[in-house]
Amino acid sequence: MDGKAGGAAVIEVAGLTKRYGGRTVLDGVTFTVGRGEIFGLLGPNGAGKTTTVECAEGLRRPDGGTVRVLGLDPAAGGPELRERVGVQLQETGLPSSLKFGEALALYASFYRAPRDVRALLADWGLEELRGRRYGKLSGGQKQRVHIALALVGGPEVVFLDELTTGLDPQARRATWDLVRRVRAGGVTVVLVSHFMDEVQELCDRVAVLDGGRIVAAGTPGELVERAGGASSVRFRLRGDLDPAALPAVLAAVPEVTGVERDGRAVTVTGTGDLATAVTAALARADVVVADLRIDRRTLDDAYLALTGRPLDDDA
Ligand SMILES: Nc1ncnc2c1ncn2[C@@H]1O[C@H](COP(=O)(O)OP(=O)(O)OP(=O)(O)O)[C@@H](O)[C@H]1O
Repeated sequence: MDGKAGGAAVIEVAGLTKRYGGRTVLDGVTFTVGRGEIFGLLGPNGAGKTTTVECAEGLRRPDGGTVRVLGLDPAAGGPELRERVGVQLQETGLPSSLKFGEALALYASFYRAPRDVRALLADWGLEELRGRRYGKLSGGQKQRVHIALALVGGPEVVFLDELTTGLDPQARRATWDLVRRVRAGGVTVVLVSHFMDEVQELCDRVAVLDGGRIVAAGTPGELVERAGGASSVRFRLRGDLDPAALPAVLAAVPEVTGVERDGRAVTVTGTGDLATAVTAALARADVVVADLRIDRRTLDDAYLALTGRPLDDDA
């Protein structure tokens, strides 16, 4: 399943290239998004995430490659895609004096078959914000408004870009719940992010973009695994076992790739469900251990291994 969508492809991007003034910012980007997925585009500032999404939204014209959204070419600019795709508004997109209810009604008027505005407000717990001016909303409220506006046309696919930047932890979690509810409603979600926790929490599959190229794609778990070892398990040997006998105890465990000893302190490294495999093997051999610690690799580690630098290093 290496980087391939599970369900029918809703978005197919193949060999996408884009240049600005002779500088190549997308260099053969290829990925697919399956129906009903939450798909993450992850990468540092300037990696090309927004350009990729804007090509899929039809806001930018590729210089090479193909982009299909719901089987249609976004660059052709036909009205059908506009009806079926939801695009999240950026922060500056609405006049601050506009009331939210008015904005929603205005947006609904752009579509042939919009969602029922009252039902949408009720669904999203936004009724009390209806008469509130956009400029008076908090960051978290604005994000709920932006998501509601992206959904008012009843889209099949929605693009959400840097959804939780600037929000406090509670508002971020609330926004994640909203994204899950969007997907539960049958909408495919493409999420642009440079937050690992967000991607790990929300996304079924992720493409990591770096310097205009996809450097890895798969489920967050697959990326962690592929980036070299999932975890390590550390413990201290108790009882009478000679530490030198330990490698033999663990030799038959396929998940184990290394055993290091420092006196009676042991570090076992490996892949897959290492902790379960190691503790089961120790129990079978009647080896008693103490101070057991499991260090799981995260998507942060995977990203570092894939790109050679941490995600928040924008230098
Ligand atoms: N209209 C433009 N003209 C010239 N260069 C541009 C234009 N838009 C983007 N770029 C450049 O293209 C590269 C990719 O930008 P893009 O916004 O797609 O990256 P990104 O991954 O979305 O980054 P960020 O997280 O900062 O939004 C950057 O180097 C950017 O400076």
